[in-house]
Amino acid sequence: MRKIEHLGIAVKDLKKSNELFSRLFGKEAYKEERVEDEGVLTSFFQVGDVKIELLEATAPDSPIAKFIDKRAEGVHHVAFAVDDIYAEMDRLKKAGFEILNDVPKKGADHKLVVFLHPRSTNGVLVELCQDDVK
Ligand SMILES: C[C@@H](C(=O)O)C(=O)SCCNC(=O)CCNC(=O)[C@H](O)C(C)(C)COP(=O)(O)OP(=O)(O)OC[C@H]1O[C@@H](n2cnc3c(N)ncnc32)[C@H](O)[C@@H]1OP(=O)(O)O
Ligand SMILES: [Co+2]
Repeated sequence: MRKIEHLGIAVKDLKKSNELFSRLFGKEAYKEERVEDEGVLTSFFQVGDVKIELLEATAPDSPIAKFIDKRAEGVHHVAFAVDDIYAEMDRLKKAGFEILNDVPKKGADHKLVVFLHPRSTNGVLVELCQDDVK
């Protein structure tokens, strides 16, 4: 794992949170992107060499909707950049972690992503992401 690629923050209202985080960082989100398969509408802020991903649910069964129902708005996941996602999946599986996806899926902002179940990572939802070169 090379570095933290982004922090995911679950929000109820992306428009309002974009305003809030724009004020916090002193700059606008550099993009918004809908990821239909995850049931999310995202926006991204660049802060140094780390990104902040805001996530609003687009469906009631979205992981973000469930998370906010059960808990509250707030930090939802930590995403780590990896060079070879298949090799990392293999390594982590052998090390006893529970990987939620058999194969990487298309994430936001040109990434291939997989998630580790928070019950195998001390309650922290971990995302791995690799640049999608296509
Ligand atoms: C666009 C992309 C990108 O960056 O490119 C994204 O980030 S998409 C980001 C959105 N997509 C995802 O999150 C996909 C991966 N996530 C999932 O598959 C799911 O959200 C799970 C992590 C498996 C949780 O699913 P679900 O809530 O249905 O399971 P569950 O109700 O059985 O919950 C199991 C336990 O996990 C906890 N739990 C749920 N979400 C959690 C989170 N984000 N961090 C820490 N714990 C979490 C619940 O509170 C519960 O704890 P207790 O057992 O203590 O009650
Ligand atoms: Co993410």
